[in-house]
Amino acid sequence: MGLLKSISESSALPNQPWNSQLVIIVYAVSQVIYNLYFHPLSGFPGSKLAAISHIFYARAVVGAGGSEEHVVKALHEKHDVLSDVVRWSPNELSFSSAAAWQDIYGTQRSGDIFVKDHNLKAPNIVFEKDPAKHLQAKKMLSHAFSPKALREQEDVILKYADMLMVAILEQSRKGPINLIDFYEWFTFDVLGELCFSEPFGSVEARKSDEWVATVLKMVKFVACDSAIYHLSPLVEAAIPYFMPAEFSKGMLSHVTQSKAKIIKRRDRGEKDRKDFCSYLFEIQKEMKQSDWELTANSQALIIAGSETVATTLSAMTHWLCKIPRAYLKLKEEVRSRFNSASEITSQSATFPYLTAVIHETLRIVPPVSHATPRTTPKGGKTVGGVFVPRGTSVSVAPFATTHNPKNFKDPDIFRPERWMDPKCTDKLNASNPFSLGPRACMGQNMAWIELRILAAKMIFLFDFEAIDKEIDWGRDVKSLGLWLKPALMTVVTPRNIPSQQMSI
Ligand code: HEM
Repeated sequence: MGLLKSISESSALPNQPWNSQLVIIVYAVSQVIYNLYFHPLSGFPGSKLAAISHIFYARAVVGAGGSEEHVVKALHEKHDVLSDVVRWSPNELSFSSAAAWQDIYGTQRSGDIFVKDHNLKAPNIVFEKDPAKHLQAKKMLSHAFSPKALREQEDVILKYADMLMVAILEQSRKGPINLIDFYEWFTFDVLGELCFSEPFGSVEARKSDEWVATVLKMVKFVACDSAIYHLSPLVEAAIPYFMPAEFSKGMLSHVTQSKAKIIKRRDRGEKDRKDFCSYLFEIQKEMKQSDWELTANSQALIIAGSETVATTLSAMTHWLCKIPRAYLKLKEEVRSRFNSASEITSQSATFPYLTAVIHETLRIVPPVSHATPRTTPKGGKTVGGVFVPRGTSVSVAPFATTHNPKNFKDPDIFRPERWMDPKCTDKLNASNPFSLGPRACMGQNMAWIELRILAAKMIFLFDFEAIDKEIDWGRDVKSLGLWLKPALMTVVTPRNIPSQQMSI
């Protein structure tokens, strides 16, 4: 420090501009030396570039069109030492063990909580950092996911599932269809109805809603923005000034529209069935939130609840097409248990192999692809068997963890049987697609209802075959805030069964 001080004082001398350059160089070099050799995380393995700058992190998140999960997985594979942990930016550690899930995200005593660590400017229920504020909101919102609410929601899910089956039947007569679109229409329509009591109308119109398309673009923008913030908060703050006018106008119009949508819902008042907005209005009143905060909450629920389920359905279809043995076994199970598609509900579609297929899909393509970081509390904590100093950003890398051969044998192979075999030695608790502890997914029961119903109806009613046999979602799918899925062009053929059995 003394050296830096004297250099910086000397840089104030007139007519010596090279002095200020020297200060910058000495500062940068001392930072590099500090980060490599004296930083509290200097003993952790990882890339040298990650240790000295945020370039590695930013490149992982947005580089090559989005590849965080693959870059982090490769880093873990390269440094397979010290309890599956790597340093992937100067102050961030990534873990890939089952124990780390529990240590970071599991329930802790109040002083020991690992709080959420991110730089989003529009906090919502999903990203809220303050544990007390989060708990207050969660208590009110949890009524939306009670067993009674879920029973009512299932009627909505069944209605849209049946509409979707009709849409698939009609469209597939014209030729191969991209099933990803259909699954997205379904999940966003369901969420629109459950959140605003007003669907987006995509399944009916057979096309994506403009609002939905913009919201998905914004998720990608937020991922890029966060990577830039890591590199330089100053540059990130300047982004609005350099953004193309068309883009910023589009974003502004989207948020204004979103706010108008929720205000319109508020003006309609309450009806018989409470929707998510009913609870968001209570949260707004109790927590004295602005209409913008209310809007952010509604957007968060829509994104959290739709894209994730659509990804799982798409991934499941991909893997079933790719692994005929699993597809055949699932067909035999589902088709032997039902006489008609109308018998399919979340309670009737609970067969062991179907359940195992869903677990395996959530493992091989964890729908939340990116790390969800937390900060270690005062005094530091042991994570996955190693001590981590206070104030460190820590996370479990979902993809690297479920593709770690120490956790799952042949991790890149889609094998639902691993979830049914009592002798299986895989560490099944290393797959936590819904996270765990106090910030675990609030909508996981609802997600399971959607997945069971959709998977069973698809298998019961149709035969399907992917056109592109070469594509491999374990290898080719990228992510940027959410999975960037390649088209899932599929030949869908209705089964040759009596029409009363087809009846939905
Ligand atoms: C396959 C489907 C789903 C997966 C894999 C999934 C996964 C997750 C994960 C990993 C988190 C924690 C994120 C973090 O720690 O930052 C989360 C949070 C959340 N999810 Fe889901 N989710 C799914 C479906 C849903 C559905 C259908 C809803 C319903 C709207 C929903 C609502 C939420 C909410 C409200 C939170 C925030 C919980 C909190 O902070 O207390 N999710 N989800």
